[in-house]
Amino acid sequence: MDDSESREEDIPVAMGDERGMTRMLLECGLNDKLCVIQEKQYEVIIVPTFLVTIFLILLGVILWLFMREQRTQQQRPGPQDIAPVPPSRDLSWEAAGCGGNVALPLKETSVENFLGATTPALAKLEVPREQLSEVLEQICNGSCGPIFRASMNTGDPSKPKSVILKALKEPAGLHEVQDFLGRVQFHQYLGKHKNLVQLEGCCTEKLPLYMVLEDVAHGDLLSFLWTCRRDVMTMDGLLYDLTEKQVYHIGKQVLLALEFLQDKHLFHGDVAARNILIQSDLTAKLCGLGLAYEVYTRGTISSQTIPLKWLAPERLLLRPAGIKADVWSFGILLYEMVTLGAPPYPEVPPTSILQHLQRRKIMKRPSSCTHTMYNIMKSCWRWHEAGRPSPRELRLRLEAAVRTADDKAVLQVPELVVPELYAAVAGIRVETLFYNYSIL
Ligand SMILES: Nc1ncnc2c1ncn2[C@@H]1O[C@H](COP(=O)(O)OP(=O)(O)OP(=O)(O)O)[C@@H](O)[C@H]1O
Repeated sequence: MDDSESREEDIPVAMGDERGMTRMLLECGLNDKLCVIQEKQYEVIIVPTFLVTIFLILLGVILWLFMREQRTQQQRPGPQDIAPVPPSRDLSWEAAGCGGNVALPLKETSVENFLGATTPALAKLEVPREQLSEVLEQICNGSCGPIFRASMNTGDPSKPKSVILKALKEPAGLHEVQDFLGRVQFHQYLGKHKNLVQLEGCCTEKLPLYMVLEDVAHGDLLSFLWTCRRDVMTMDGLLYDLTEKQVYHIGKQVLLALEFLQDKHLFHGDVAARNILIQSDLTAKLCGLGLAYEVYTRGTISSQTIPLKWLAPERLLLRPAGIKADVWSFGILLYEMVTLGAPPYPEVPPTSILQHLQRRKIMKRPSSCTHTMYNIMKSCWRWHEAGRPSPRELRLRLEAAVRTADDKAVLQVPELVVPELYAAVAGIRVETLFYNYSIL
């Protein structure tokens, strides 16, 4: 091997065109080991330094992009802050590019701007405020704010119409306003069903905001059941007598409402006598659709503020729930009706209900309940959802049972209800209880 070969082998970089290197090599002897070391140092130090520098620059750029994105998200209302508004049938809403959601541009963050931007979507529902002539009474405080009974002009002065106004409590922030409008549009999305409380319109062009609902004048079923215990025969055309047949009749209507929700991939989440309104002909209407709205917007129920004794095991265990959880609660509703509004599991403290059910214990048959009805209740209280009937299957069972049901014997419970006591045993906040009962 000659010198030139060995030099090419030992010092391959010598062929490179870097001027500093060439000069260095020219100053070196062929056998100068120090030059080889210096050359290798060049290879070992400069190239990695170059690569590390590139890497650091890239890292810096990525970090900068990441922080910029974070900052933008903090300025923008987060997904949980935006009331997802149901897909509207109003094409102009979709054409506005909202895709069923109220997506605010960054600058439009004030309530006024927001209302201005969203009113067109709700214009079809808008009720002129002058038409709402007189607030007759405050019924209660609902989850969003006070609920009033008011009189609405129909155009014919001799025929004012009584309506329910659900107001958004004030002061309200952007989040509450978005949520309230979402609820209004949810009602609109649901459409009409004779066993759901009907939306008549809304006042949403400025604060205060109102949802206008049909007035189901006789109020909630629980108050009705309690009144049936009293020596009251009839009031405003409503007969305060309940037979087994009527229990099935009311139950069937609730199931029709649940079937309607199920068809829309929803469930109610709080089926109970307190959330059913009745008319004088015993038409039942499901109200309290706040949780169904949550199911609609989030796919699930996040808040667990529902009285525990009405909840299915999967709800108590905070597992995903669906319409079969409503079926469980429907069983409790049957119990409520047949006992004229007794609190469920009277011997079990509300906080012990899960342990009670985990021991596979269910309520005993009330003395006023037929075996047929108790069998239906028991089918609702099967631990596993799959074992419970669907609302439709239940309705068919009720329709079969009603044919042989007693239409004569009036259900009777001699003890009157003390609302405070009831609230404690049922695990309900007394202030959420009942306005129609106490005024009698
Ligand atoms: N359309 C109506 N007709 C008569 N009374 C009503 C009507 N809507 C509500 N109420 C009365 O107001 C009470 C509370 O109603 P509801 O549960 O719908 O309100 P909420 O607290 O706003 O519930 P949610 O947030 O679940 O919609 C009912 O129990 C009933 O007494």
